[in-house]
Amino acid sequence: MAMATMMISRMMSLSPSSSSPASSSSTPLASQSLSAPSSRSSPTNLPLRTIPGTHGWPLVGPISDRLDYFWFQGQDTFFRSRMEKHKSTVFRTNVPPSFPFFLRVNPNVIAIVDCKSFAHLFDMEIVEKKDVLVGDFMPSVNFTGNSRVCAYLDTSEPKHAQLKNFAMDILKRGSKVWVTELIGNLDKFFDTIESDISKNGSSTYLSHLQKFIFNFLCKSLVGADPAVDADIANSATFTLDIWLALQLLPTTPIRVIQPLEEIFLHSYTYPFALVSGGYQKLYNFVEQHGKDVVQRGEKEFGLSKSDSIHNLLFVLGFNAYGGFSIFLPTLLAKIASDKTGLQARLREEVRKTSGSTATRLSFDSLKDMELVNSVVYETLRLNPPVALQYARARKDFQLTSHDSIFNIEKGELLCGYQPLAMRDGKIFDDPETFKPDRFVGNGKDLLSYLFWSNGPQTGSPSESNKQCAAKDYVTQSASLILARMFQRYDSISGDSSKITAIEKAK
Ligand code: HEM
Repeated sequence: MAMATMMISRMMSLSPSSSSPASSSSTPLASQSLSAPSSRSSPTNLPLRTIPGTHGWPLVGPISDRLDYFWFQGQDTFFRSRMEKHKSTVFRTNVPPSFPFFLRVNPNVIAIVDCKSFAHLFDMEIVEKKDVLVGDFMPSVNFTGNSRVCAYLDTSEPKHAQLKNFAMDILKRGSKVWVTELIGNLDKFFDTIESDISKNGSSTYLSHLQKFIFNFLCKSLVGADPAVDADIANSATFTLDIWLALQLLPTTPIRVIQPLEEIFLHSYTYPFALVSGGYQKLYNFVEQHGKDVVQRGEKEFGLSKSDSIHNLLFVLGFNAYGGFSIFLPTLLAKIASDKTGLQARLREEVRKTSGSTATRLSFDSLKDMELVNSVVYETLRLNPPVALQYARARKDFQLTSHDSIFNIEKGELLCGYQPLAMRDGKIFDDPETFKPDRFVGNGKDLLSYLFWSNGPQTGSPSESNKQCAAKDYVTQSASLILARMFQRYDSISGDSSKITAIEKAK
């Protein structure tokens, strides 16, 4: 279990820690007037530049880059060092998986690591997103019932609209119980932490957190209570951790047990058979207890029953459970380890707007919690839970960075590394620093440059784009978690795996 959890928490890579910003500039755009990012607002006076970098010799280039990426440098240094070497935020490189057992995967990409270039990845007229969720490599469709689920479909495929609308409908339907389920299950999570601390002096919370995430999402998205099936209640999070890890291992840096990782974890794909029993139990559970949602998929969105269930499971297990399992430990760690007085400021804002533990929270309560919301946005900026976004050029086009224009050819794979793009010094003042108030007041203008959801935070997910269907649910849920935390506690101490002390609200 610990192994699976570790794989998941690293599956799309956590926060970078080293220093230099994506682009340094003495005058960030943040202090100038800002307009929404657009891939087509190219000033004509920028120089046309050949994309620097190389894919190297066949086989040798990809293997050398793979070893740097997974072993010698790690993901963050891999992208930073190449950006510095080429003095460019757009460059050619290879990303794993690659030779010897991934013969049909092409590791050649054009890396993009500044905010302005990154915005091209959202322009569905110039890029396509077919089967590139995690790069040129695509996990076997056996993991999703032999069906290509929503996240792998391009917007030009008619089924994308059907499935995206289904996902947004699930959320809309779930919104009626979302806050109640979130707060109810969060309270159980906090009760467990309190009991662990009183028994053992601290609480190693990841497995408790994953239970909370799964239970609240299952009730909200599937309309089913895991408690009605003891087997699901006990084993669902373990099954999902393994299911996620098996799909993502070939692309996931771990950097704990090299060279064994290179030999055993990054050299071939693992078969679905290893998790098929557990996945089938989840399928049966959704079929039996999520009938209303599954039938909506069939009747309102023209899906087959099995497509409805496999897509529901992907949204629940991969998008939602996977995403929150990476994001929430980072958020909790940020708050629980803070020594700057941020907790006192958050507590004051929450209590001023929402009173004590007895006051019911709602999405509306968040309107007056500017600092709480800003802390959530700033955590997502510095630690985007999905670090890499890929897109393939739909046609030849010109990509504009802050200082150059590059010719991109139809079919080339663009690989956006978000942790660097979100530290772009031309957009964000003091980009490496966690500034809790960054998005307060006029700082809200910067939301059009916050890209964790595969689109600007000011954008709207729709059938015509590939932005996360739950863009607002994710940020609002995180804000509600912080609000509830400071309704219950005066202070909380810990890190991304342990809570060591809590002081109840007086
Ligand atoms: C912290 C939690 C979450 C994170 C970090 C996250 C992140 C993302 C990202 C980055 C993408 C775009 C991937 C790409 O194309 O490169 C995406 C897509 C998607 N997400 Fe989320 N997500 C989260 C939660 C959720 C939830 C709760 C749902 C529930 C409905 C959801 C549904 C989707 C769907 C359906 C797509 C595919 C959109 C499309 O194909 O047009 N996500 N998510």
